[in-house]
Amino acid sequence: MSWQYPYPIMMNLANSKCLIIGGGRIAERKLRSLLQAGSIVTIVSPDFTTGIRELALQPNVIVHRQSYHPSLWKADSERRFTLVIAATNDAQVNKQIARDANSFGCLVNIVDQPELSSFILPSVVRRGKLVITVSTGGASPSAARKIAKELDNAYGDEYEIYLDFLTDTRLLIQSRVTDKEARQRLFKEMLAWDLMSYIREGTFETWKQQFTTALHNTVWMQTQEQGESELPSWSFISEIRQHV
Ligand SMILES: C[C@@]1(CC(=O)O)C2=NC(=C\c3[nH]c(c(CCC(=O)O)c3CC(=O)O)Cc3[nH]c(c(CC(=O)O)c3CCC(=O)O)/C=C3\N/C(=C\2)[C@@H](CCC(=O)O)[C@]3(C)CC(=O)O)/[C@H]1CCC(=O)O
Ligand SMILES: NC(=O)c1ccc[n+]([C@@H]2O[C@H](COP(=O)([O-])OP(=O)(O)OC[C@H]3O[C@@H](n4cnc5c(N)ncnc54)[C@H](O)[C@@H]3O)[C@@H](O)[C@H]2O)c1
Repeated sequence: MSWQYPYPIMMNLANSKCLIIGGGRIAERKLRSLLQAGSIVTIVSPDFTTGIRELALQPNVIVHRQSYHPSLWKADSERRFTLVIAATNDAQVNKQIARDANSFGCLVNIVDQPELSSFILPSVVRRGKLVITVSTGGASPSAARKIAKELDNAYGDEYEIYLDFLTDTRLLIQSRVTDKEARQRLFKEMLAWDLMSYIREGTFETWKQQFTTALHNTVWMQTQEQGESELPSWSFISEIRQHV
């Protein structure tokens, strides 16, 4: 498989079944990220790191203390793994897992052979709903990590607050403004406000309270059907005082 033009996706793994083979440091890293995503993970290895053993106390981790064997798939015929990760230190075993996973129609990540993988993992920076991922398509995982670290420094916690505000306001507008074009214009115009400096200055909460009151007082928020009387707009925004 060529990694010339990978297709980036964001996946919902909540309650989905995933499989990791291997019990070392790399398996532990992948286990942590799958659990964070809410998946139910089966992990198979003759031995495990202390970290994996601790994580295995959770009900959403199923442990098989054994070497990989293809019968694993037969015993689990009911179970379709959404994602499979081969993280053993045995290149031949990892290769066989790639073959078997493909034959069962599962997406597979082989930690030492990106060319056999149907997906690879990027380096990740999270700020609440904001997720920034960096991949080099396997060319240099450390470079991906270094660039992600730079982004980690550049995008602070204020982005979490900012994104939460944008989501709440967007949902509110979606529920009240029926005209699609008007909605999209409102969403686009919101991005021009310099909320990031209010968040950094500590004046955002006051601004938000005044914004919410002013928003609810507009005629267009109070009427379900927008007539020609008042077109939805942010005309009130310049009147909000940022400081108490
Ligand atoms: C981003 C991250 C995500 C994660 O793992 O979750 C990730 N590797 C990370 C770290 C890391 N990996 C390696 C080192 C040691 C230094 C070095 O060698 O550079 C370090 C540093 C460390 O561990 O600190 C070595 C390494 N990695 C791979 C091979 C095999 C090969 O290249 O053939 C070897 C050689 C092994 C050997 O020589 O034995 C393969 C892959 N590693 C990938 C992802 C995928 C490509 C990502 C991309 O390029 O976009 C891919 C293809 C498959 C996959 O794993 O999905 C995570 C950073 C997490 C973070 O942000 O903290
Ligand atoms: N993708 C990455 O980010 C990355 C980073 C560094 C290294 N690697 C590669 O990942 C591999 C794993 O690295 P590690 O540091 O976790 O190694 P490790 O030696 O700490 O762990 C390997 C684990 O695989 C298990 N294992 C071996 N054979 C098995 C089998 N037949 N069935 C089930 N489990 C088996 C071992 O018992 C052990 O728990 C290395 O070979 C290395 O090449 C990948």
